[in-house]
Order: sequence, then structure tokens, then C-alpha cells
Amino acid sequence: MHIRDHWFAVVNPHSANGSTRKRWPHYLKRLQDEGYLIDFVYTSKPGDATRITQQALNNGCTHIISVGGDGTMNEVVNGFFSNDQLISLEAELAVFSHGTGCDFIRSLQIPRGIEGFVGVLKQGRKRMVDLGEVLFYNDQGQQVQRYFLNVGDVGLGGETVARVNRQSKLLGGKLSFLIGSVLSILSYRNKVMSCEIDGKLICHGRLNSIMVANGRYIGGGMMIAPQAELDDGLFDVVVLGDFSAWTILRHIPKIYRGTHLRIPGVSVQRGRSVVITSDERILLDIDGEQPGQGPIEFRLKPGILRLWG
Ligand SMILES: Nc1ncnc2c1ncn2[C@@H]1O[C@H](COP(=O)(O)OP(=O)(O)OP(=O)(O)O)[C@@H](O)[C@H]1O
Repeated sequence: MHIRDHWFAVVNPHSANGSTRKRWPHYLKRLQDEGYLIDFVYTSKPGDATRITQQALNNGCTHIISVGGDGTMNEVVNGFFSNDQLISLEAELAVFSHGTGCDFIRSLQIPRGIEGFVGVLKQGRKRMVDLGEVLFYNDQGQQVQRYFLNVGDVGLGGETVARVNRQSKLLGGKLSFLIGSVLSILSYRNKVMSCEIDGKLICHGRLNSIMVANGRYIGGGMMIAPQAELDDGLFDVVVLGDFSAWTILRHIPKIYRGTHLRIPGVSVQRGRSVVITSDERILLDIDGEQPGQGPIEFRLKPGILRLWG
């Protein structure tokens, strides 16, 4: 048997409604049967995946697997950095998506499940992808910096993720998100926001949301930024205007299909830096987590992460 790369897996046993804890030993065996050497550590609480990844990279590991949902992937990506610098220039990431939403791998067109992931490792295709860096404020009023791989959004998305992450996802990612979205849409009031892209004011007024996208999908399969590319050196900034709850609900099927860009009041523009401000409290969502609020600044880090798939 050919011995392949030596990997370090960061496993969130709590992801996918806790089913990752039960299934990981079978997946591990499947990967070992394919000849992969894999060390792994289970996370024990939120934030652990960042610390574990930093430790592994500092100890000389270069091949990291994130096992869990998009939240785990986000924490692992943040663990590639220390003091705003990559810990290792050789570091590589493979995402074994085992969460409820699994939005990020949709942009890579990787099939879900262990066989899809084995396929990624066997093909050995890697590319340098862009990362988003975001500066925002936590509940204590301190500025916080985070990286993200998929999508950062401000407005309705932040409120929805805060709600969905509070409720059970037993109904599955898509349905849970849909129910959470509907409840949030009905209770959300559009915010007066300003958005600057690359130093130019592109909109100011009452808006539903602003999405700053590196990947294409959010919310368990909504193709919010259908033209976004992970490696084009640009964010796709999708703005949803002052829509009523009813208009948003009516257009949800179009958002799943990615045909919403034609709706009057929806715009998309590209850029490398985005600043969103408001006098109101605006909530941030990054990679399906809701870590803080505005004012919010996004900066693109072009081609900085070596990603499998
Ligand atoms: N051992 C743990 N116990 C409880 N929570 C954890 C643990 N390890 C990590 N977490 C937290 O679990 C949260 C959810 O993880 P994750 O997003 O990976 O899974 P998911 O919600 O099932 O998937 P998705 O985001 O794709 O819908 C993250 O915020 C993470 O910080």
C-alpha cells in the first residue's frame, strides 16, 4: 500500500447536530484504509479549532483537515495565522465538510460525505485562494479581527444566523435555515447603512443587507453571489435594497437558484476593500457565525491560502 501525505485533522464532534462524534471513527478508518496518515484532535468548545490549528502548525504540521461545519472551517482558517501573519508558508487546508449547512464546499463543487472528501485527497488538486479579513466590534465595544473563507454579510443575514444558531438544527441545515430566515425576515427592520468599496461610496440609505462574498453560497444552499470566484482577487459585493418582508419571501426561490441579481433593487459590484457603517446596530455574519457588529471593514487577502479541492 502506498503511504500518502500525513495529515492533522481538527474535528468538531458537536457539528452536524453532534453526529460528527459518532461518525468520525468510521471516516478515519476509511481514510486510513486509503493510506493516509492522520492525527486528529477533537475540539471541546467554541474557539478551540483556532488554537488547535495554531499549535499543530507551530509544531511543524503542514497538512490540516477541518472536520465539521462552516463554523469549524472558519475557526481553522483563523488558526493559520498568528499576529496577522501566516504561521507556515507551506500550510495547506482540506475541508471535510460535516456540518448542517456545508455552504463553502458548494463553491468548490465537492460532493458531500466521506467519498467526496476521499476524492479531493486522491485528486490532489490544490489552488491558492483569497481570504477575507474583517474588522468589527464585539459586545464589549472592542475591535476584533477575523478571517473568513466564504461570505461575510451585514444586515438580515447577521440577524438570521444569530437566530438559527440559537435554535436546533435537527430538521437539517436547509430547512432549519429556511424556518429561521422566515422568522427573521418577518421581524427584521431594514437599516440605514452606508457602503464604500475601494474608498468610493457606492450606496447610502435604507437597505436589507450587504453581502461581501468570496464564495457563492450562504444559508444552506442560497446562491447569493453566483459570479463570485475564490481566486479572482476580488470580493463580490451584493446589496439587497429596501425590500419589504413580503418581497424578500417572494424572491427566496430566486436566491436559491442565483437568479436574484436581475431583480430591481439588487446590485453587485466588485472590490478589494469594503466599509459598512450605520448609526443603527448592524449584525455581522461570517461563514455562518455571528461574532459581532458594526462599523465593519472587509479587506481581501488575495491568493493567500493553499486549499485542496
Ligand atoms: N466541542 C464543542 N462543543 C460545542 N461547540 C463546539 C465544540 N467545538 C466547536 N464548537 C462550536 O460549534 C459551532 C458550530 O460548528 P459548525 O459550524 O462547524 O457546525 P454546524 O453548525 O453543524 O455546521 P454549519 O455551520 O455548516 O451549519 C461553532 O461555533 C464552534 O465554535
